[in-house]
Amino acid sequence: MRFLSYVLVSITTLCLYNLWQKMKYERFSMRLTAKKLIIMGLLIIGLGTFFDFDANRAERMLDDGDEQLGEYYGSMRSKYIKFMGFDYDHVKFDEIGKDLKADPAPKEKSVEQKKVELKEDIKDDAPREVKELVPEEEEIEENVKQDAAELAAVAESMNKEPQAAGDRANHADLMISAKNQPDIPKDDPRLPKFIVVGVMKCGTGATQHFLHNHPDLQQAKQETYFFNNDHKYLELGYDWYLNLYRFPTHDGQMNYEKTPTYYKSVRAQPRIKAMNETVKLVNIVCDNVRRTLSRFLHLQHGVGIEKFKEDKLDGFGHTLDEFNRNLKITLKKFGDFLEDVKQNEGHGTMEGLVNALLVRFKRRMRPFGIHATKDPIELILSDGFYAVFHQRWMEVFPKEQMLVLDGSKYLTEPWIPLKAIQQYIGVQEYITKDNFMVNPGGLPCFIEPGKSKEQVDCLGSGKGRTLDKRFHKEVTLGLHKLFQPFDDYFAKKVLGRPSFGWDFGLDSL
Ligand SMILES: Nc1ncnc2c1ncn2[C@@H]1O[C@H](COP(=O)(O)OS(=O)(=O)O)[C@@H](OP(=O)(O)O)[C@H]1O
Repeated sequence: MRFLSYVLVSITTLCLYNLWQKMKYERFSMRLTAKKLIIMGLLIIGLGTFFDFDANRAERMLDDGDEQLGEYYGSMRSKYIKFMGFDYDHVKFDEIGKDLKADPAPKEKSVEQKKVELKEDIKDDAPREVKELVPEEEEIEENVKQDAAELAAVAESMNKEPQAAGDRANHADLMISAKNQPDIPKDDPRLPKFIVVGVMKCGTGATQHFLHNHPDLQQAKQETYFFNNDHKYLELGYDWYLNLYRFPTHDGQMNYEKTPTYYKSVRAQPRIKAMNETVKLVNIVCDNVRRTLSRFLHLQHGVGIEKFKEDKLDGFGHTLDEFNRNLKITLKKFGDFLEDVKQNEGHGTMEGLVNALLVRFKRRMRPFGIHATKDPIELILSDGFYAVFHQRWMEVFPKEQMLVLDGSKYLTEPWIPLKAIQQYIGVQEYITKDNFMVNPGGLPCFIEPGKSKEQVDCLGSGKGRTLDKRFHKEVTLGLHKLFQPFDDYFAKKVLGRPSFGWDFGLDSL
């Protein structure tokens, strides 16, 4: 196939050359002269360089059709961006946010005023189910507990500053191996065969909701937060964990779970590996700008229905307008901070920055640790540095063991990521395009086989909050500027793709 790709490009080039000859001299000859060969060679190199021609990509395009064409479009887009002078290795992070105009500081509001504004902000939201709000609360609680334990260990090791980056990088592994491990009932048929490890707000719920219809798959009764929680893992142990699963009902049926915060855990990886060395992992990433908005709306809604305390929104803003204002301030500070890390810890390159952030992630230092990062918005933003977290997983698992998917596709063509998952985990492709109904402007819903389009199964009304909301123009641009170098780096370096082409909010500017 690779050879075929080269032959195709050569033939096209030859035809173009002959056409040009015909137009110029009104004559046509297929004879291969030395001059023709040289010009053809130059054309191939020129076109190849300009279009970033890659035989593997052409091969995949031929194999996979639409999706790869989309990818190729992404490559052209990133060529254009580079041509216009945007190159992630030369991104000056401290420039991010500099062009955002500062708003006058808002006057301090009373709690009553905040409540009125909050009600106004979410007045169009339909009532939400409470179930989906539990994870966020649990996660934060867990992080606080875990950070306390981890900080104690880090403090101890800080007395002896690690000499090399490698020492620091291994710090978290050492901490994990020093702890007692629970007994693992390796033969229990309830153990999961694959795990969806993240990312929060990227469509993990949609994945589970749709896979639920697959006869050969059986999901855990809830998001477990088992491998990233010391109390659950070390004290409640596998008895507790396995109780969250049913026994498979037939041969070949697989159990699985999804916990959308595993991807940003520093200790889940060796624990999962200890359970099953060949377990398959799925990570669903998505447009970081939409993800940031989704995280805020989730919190805001929780406060709106009094599930979370009012002060949970203090660091973010009580309304979307306030969140926009605070984001502007954070973007400026965060850009300066990242540039500083890039220059002082990352040798001034993007690769160096990602490596430096990995070290910081393992040590729960800003911008990752709840205690080390004073600005909660920064915490939400840094959750989107997928390349950093991915590197941690790749230290423990080979790359074939993790499937990374673009969750943005769930909004329009959910069958594409679902097909990839079914293929990857090795079950029959039972869920296909025919199972979906996509409402224009709405979210795709599932049509069960044999049922009519009137009986579609949609996700709860707690999903889809970002459909009709956007950040202010400047904030949208500032966020894209922050994330694009990270996203492109991840796409290119880790997935061998030119870019994801994420553009949430840019179409309406
Ligand atoms: N088909 C379909 N149905 C429902 N929701 C869909 C679908 N496809 C994508 N999405 C988007 O998924 C976003 C929520 O992601 P998660 O399920 O990962 O969130 S969570 O972390 O489990 O809370 C959720 O984000 P919000 O828009 O903020 O609600 C949805 O936009």
